[in-house]
Amino acid sequence: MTKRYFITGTDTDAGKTVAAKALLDALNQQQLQTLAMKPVASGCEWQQDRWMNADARVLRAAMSMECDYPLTNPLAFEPAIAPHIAAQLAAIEITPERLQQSLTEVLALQPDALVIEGAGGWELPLSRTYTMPEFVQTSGAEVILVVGMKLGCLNHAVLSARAITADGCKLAGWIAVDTGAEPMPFRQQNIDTLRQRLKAPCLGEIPHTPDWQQRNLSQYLPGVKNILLKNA
Ligand SMILES: Nc1ncnc2c1ncn2[C@@H]1O[C@H](COP(=O)(O)OP(=O)(O)OP(=O)(O)O)[C@@H](O)[C@H]1O
Ligand SMILES: C[C@H](N)[C@H](N)CCCCCC(=O)O
Ligand SMILES: [Mg+2]
Repeated sequence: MTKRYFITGTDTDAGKTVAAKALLDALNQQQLQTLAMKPVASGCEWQQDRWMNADARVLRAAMSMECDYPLTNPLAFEPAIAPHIAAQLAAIEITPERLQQSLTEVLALQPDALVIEGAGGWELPLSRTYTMPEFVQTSGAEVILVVGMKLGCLNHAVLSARAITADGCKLAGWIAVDTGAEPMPFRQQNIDTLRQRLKAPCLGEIPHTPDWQQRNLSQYLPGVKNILLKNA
């Protein structure tokens, strides 16, 4: 049975891709065979005869197994805008069947663990009638919340955690990321507050690391071993 993790964040640019790479590094370190998905991506470049997304490329470089690009990123849209609007512009309807089919195809490769990166924050519309939380509900994935450390993240983190649980999903843990977007005064006190207010465990803290794409980030997620043990 493939262990599945859905990576959401307090917002777009919270550090989901960095945290997803770190999680893949940590899972690989445990000798697990890993695959990753960015099921819906907006903000893509035309390369090798298709729209390709930078997040999907990072995830593909970090996962230990290989698969064709469309399995990682079945829905890729050029403009860096809300995905349901990008889909509408491309005259494509993002449906539960489409995403479920992609997930089934990836699971057929039988990875030990699958890391799925969302887009934006938790409450992401995918069409007028379908949302990312609805996909997560049916995916069998536990959720990991990435908190981009900046002023305002306490509110975003607590509300996101509450919504994830209210939507019937399991919050397996959270990860603090120093994205470097802005300085964070009293950072440690904010982390302490999050540890106290969020019911799930902190899996680790990823410091600002300019060359993060080239580095193995597994050391920053010591808590991953615990969630693996819990579900062993
Ligand atoms: N720990 C870090 N060290 C250095 N740069 C970071 C770190 N975390 C995030 N960044 C940078 O901050 C930006 C936002 O991070 P990231 O792309 O991971 O966000 P995201 O939540 O995945 O956004 P999206 O919603 O677009 O997928 C990126 O330019 C990334 O390189
Ligand atoms: C293009 C951007 N980097 C993300 N991939 C998409 C962010 C969507 C946010 C939607 C919203 O909540 O307003
Ligand atoms: Mg990303």
